[in-house]
Amino acid sequence: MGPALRKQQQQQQAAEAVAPKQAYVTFLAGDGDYWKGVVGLAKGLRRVRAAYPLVVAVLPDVPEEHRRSLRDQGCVVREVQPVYPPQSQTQFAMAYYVINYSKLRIWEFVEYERMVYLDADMQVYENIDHLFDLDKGKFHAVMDCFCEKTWSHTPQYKIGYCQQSPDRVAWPEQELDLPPQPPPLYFNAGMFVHEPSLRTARALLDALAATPPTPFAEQDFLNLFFRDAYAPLPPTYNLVLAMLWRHPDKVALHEVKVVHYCAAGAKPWRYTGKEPNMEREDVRALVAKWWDIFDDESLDYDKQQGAAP
Ligand SMILES: O=c1ccn([C@@H]2O[C@H](COP(=O)(O)OP(=O)(O)O)[C@@H](O)[C@H]2O)c(=O)[nH]1
Ligand SMILES: OC[C@H]1O[C@H](O[C@@H]2[C@@H](O)[C@H](O)[C@@H](O)[C@H](O)[C@@H]2O)[C@H](O)[C@@H](O)[C@H]1O
Ligand SMILES: [Mn+2]
Repeated sequence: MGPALRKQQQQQQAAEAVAPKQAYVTFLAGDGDYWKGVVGLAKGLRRVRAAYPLVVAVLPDVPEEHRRSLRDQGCVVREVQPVYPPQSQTQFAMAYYVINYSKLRIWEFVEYERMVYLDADMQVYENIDHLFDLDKGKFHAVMDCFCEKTWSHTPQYKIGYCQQSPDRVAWPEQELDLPPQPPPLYFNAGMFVHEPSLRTARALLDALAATPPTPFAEQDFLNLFFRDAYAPLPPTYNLVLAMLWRHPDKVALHEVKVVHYCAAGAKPWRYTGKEPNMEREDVRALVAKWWDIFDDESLDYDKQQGAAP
């Protein structure tokens, strides 16, 4: 390594030694194919010159070969123990959601002062480092959409109400079997800014032990726990794909910084285009964008000597 590069890395290490540690963080469970999402995310963050590393909270069931692939892409791999909700007969919106409660472990990463969490099925297309400067004490995340079938168990879905377009179907205040007001603003838990703290981690786990599980698992729980701190971010920071066909007036694709491939059939690494809405031109283009990054070897960690992690 040349003297200039060594000097740059020494300066970076010196800077890191004094600056509050901040990092992006994602979550990986199981021996399936979500590790591909993490690799894509790591390369996408490097492509936009993210100033902070990507930490991956992995459950014990993530195989060593997947962990190695993540380390090879410059990720900081941290094993965490699973978190389970109280036993119940609850039907989750997706059976595998039960494991998503383990996301809560990221509050224990107290060597970091602030983290931005991103699901592994997300991709960052523009630098979002400025999210680390948002005011503290708030829970910054993007509002979700209630229009997909996954919400069919809820009163808002049944009457066609969605917080994204509250005037399209007004909340019926007179209906006796409905609460007088629409539900409080509700965020999608695929992306959020958080401040790790053992005190908060303890409070989350204690509250979880007393909270019966609900269809959207840890997303419902986090909305309950942070209901007084929630501060909505624009959809450009977490484009829930369904917004494209449910609220197209709220989406300006050229402004979108982060895409969340969370609709049925939308996981890019498994994409077939055969599921409802997956044949749309804008969805195909977003999946192709994900693959351009995933396949771009110039974005591999070992080819970017000394680049930001
Ligand atoms: O088998 C799985 C399922 C989920 N996840 C992690 O849990 C997150 C939430 O699940 P998912 O994104 O599938 O939920 P969605 O946003 O589609 O509802 C994923 O992004 C991954 O980070 C995982 O690692 N393995
Ligand atoms: O475990 C519950 C999950 O709930 C959320 O996913 C849902 C939700 O966003 C719905 O609104 C959509 O309709 C649906 O497609 C989407 O999968 C989070 O994205 C994910 O990180 C995780 O918290
Ligand atoms: Mn997701």
